[in-house]
Amino acid sequence: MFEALKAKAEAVASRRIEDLFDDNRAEAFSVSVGDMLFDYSKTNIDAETLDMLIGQLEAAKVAERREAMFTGEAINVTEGRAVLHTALRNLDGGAVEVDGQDVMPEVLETLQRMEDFSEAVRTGSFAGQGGKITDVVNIGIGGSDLGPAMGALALRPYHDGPRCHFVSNVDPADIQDVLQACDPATTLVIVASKTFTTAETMANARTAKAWMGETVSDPAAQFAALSSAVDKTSDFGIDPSRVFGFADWVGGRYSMWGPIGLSLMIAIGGDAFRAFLRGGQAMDRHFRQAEWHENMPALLALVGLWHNQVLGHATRAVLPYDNRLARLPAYLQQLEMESNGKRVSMDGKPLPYDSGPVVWGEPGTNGQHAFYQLIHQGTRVIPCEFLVAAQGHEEGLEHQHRMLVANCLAQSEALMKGRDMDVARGLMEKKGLTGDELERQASHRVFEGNRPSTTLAYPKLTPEVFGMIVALYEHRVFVEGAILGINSYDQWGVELGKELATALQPMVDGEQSAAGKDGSTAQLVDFLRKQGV
Ligand SMILES: O=P(O)(O)OC[C@H]1O[C@H](O)[C@H](O)[C@@H](O)[C@@H]1O
Repeated sequence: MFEALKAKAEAVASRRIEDLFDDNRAEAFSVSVGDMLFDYSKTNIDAETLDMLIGQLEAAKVAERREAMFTGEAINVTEGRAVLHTALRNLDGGAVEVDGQDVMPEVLETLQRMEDFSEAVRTGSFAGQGGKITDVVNIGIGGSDLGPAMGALALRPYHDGPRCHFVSNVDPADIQDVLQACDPATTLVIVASKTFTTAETMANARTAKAWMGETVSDPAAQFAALSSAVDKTSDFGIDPSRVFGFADWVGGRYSMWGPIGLSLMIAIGGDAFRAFLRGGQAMDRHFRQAEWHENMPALLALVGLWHNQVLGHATRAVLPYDNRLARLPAYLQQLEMESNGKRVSMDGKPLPYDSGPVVWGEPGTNGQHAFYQLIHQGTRVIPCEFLVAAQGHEEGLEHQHRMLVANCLAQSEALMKGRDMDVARGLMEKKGLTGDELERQASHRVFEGNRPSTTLAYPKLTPEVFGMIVALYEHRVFVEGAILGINSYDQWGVELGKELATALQPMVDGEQSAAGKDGSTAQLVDFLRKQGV
């Protein structure tokens, strides 16, 4: 399906990205939404390639699929569900129907309940048995953790509520380290789980309840629950007034806009949370209305397809020059890899091209002093996606922020331009080297360059901008998945490990022999048993 694009890629493989620049390129290969700018001019995409990529959107009928998503059709075909996280931020956008019923009244009512509860916690009218809530512990994993945890860090300058902690791992080290810093009498525990059956979350929730029960007479009174399986929350003893439900058309990794965002709302308050939703909604409107050539999520997706499926670059690095977006790469790992890491297309046939790429990254400038070496001089090309704000939040430290910005821009420039052998030789000559030694030393200092990157630039990481960024990536995943013809909204690939973990448990517990397992697994069980597991 990408044959014509692959032929085009081959035809232009040897040209230099920097040579594509004329007076117009930067502007022509950039797109804005509000004050946000996405610049993809430092890629080897030209006008013809862009038209061919846009042709893929048309061939895959992405516009129709987009409408099907926004209007509540059951596009998650393997689970028979609509995909409507956009309804959670549809603050003033009118009715959204699922099976002929407008879901907005319930969405807005739940949002109001969240705001009332969050305000009660923040002001102290809802208190712990030892006084005003000082600490909130969100227990959840995957989509019930990564979004609010990323958001609480991203929006720390807006954090004026109680301290927020996130426990996800079943490794007891995680919950132990969090709880030992909290006072049970003034802690609110939020159990966040769409299904309310996830083994890790349930184990941590029970541990937290026991911990609280040691000092507090009614531990369940300091618990809240966020779930689609509201019936299961009462078995855990959580009063319905502190249960915030959501529909099954909100995918776990798309759920931070609704009840799963409660810990973030308690941290930053209802108004800032609404601003975050407004940012998401602004991106939704843009995605739904803008022409493909001006459509930021579509273009971000097309750049991704060009690099991954067409050019074969198997990974992409997400590099926020914005330290508070430190959890964005981890968040995107779930969003992108759980959504588009599929082996078959919608009709169950093996994919004839690669599925979504490996996503990874770290904030700049830290990464520069670690793995950028490989990005600049390694043998594989890693397309890089930079993010940078014009302003930070730290008054009096603007000079440091400007250093951050200069570093970000320097990296994409260095990746594109590189440094050739002549320049490297000149550098070595200045050091007084000659002959073979000069040649040898110079070759280590060559950067091939011609490495692609994009930059997303925005004024400041406000709640609204943060909402725009998250929604931008969500829609990118949708577009990439639609072109690949896969279901981005299921996650069957996580099931097998869960089943095997359940089967292995009695062997690890020593209640059952591991003899029937493969040799390696049996050996590891035996080794760990002997070492006292
Ligand atoms: O929210 P929960 O139902 O507890 O699910 C938590 C996570 O675990 C699952 O295994 C899925 O792979 C994720 O998509 C989900 O976000």
